[in-house]
Amino acid sequence: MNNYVLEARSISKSYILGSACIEVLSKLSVRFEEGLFFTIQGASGSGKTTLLQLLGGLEKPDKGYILYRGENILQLSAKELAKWRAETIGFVFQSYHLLPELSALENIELPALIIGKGNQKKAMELLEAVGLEKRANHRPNELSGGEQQRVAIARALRNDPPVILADEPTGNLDGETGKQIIHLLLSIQKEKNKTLILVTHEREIATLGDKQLLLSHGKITEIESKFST
Ligand SMILES: Nc1ncnc2c1ncn2[C@@H]1O[C@H](COP(=O)(O)OP(=O)(O)OP(=O)(O)O)[C@@H](O)[C@H]1O
Repeated sequence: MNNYVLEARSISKSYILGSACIEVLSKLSVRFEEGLFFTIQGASGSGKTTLLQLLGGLEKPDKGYILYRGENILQLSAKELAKWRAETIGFVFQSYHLLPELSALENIELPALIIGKGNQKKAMELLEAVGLEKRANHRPNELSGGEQQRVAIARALRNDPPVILADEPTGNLDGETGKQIIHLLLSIQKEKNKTLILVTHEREIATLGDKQLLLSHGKITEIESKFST
């Protein structure tokens, strides 16, 4: 048994645009070890978001496999896949994706309700962990961008998933707030031994990764590792 929590094996993904077929990912293979922090860089349009969506089971590749602890998730039924996703993956997006009509606390509670394990006390503990205990009843439009992203991080952690996929989580934030969000994500990742896979355009953030990956021409290469000899 290896310690890879997530793996893409020879995946390809194309999009049809009009009469053109654009191959975004081409026989790409990559493996993610448990408890490490991975950063993914790549030019705009290189397929970073597409890759995260495939790894998180939001989309399916045209070819290849996505393995979670050695099991191919593409074999799961739609219902099983939704359950797997809710229990296994925490998503953090650039634009937060909070539900505007729900309070901060209710947004955090949502993933637990989906798998029938609601417990507002736990949601409140997470709100405290991200420093927003006083904003429990505030709706997203009453919170700053950085605060909304903190709520989104708490939501991503609600079901205690082993993997967090973060797509440009600081993209809409000023430099200082962005740094705070990265440090929050990293402290949680280290403390709880999560696998964090983070897409970023910012070199300063990318260099924090235990392993730095580059997506280019449909393939992934490792450009730096803190474990290299
Ligand atoms: N649903 C879709 N339908 C058609 N084309 C798509 C779709 N999603 C992505 N693409 C195309 O696939 C390519 C990769 O997109 P993707 O969003 O994965 O890139 P990215 O590296 O995340 O880009 P950015 O850094 O600008 O966010 C782009 O050319 C995009 O236009």
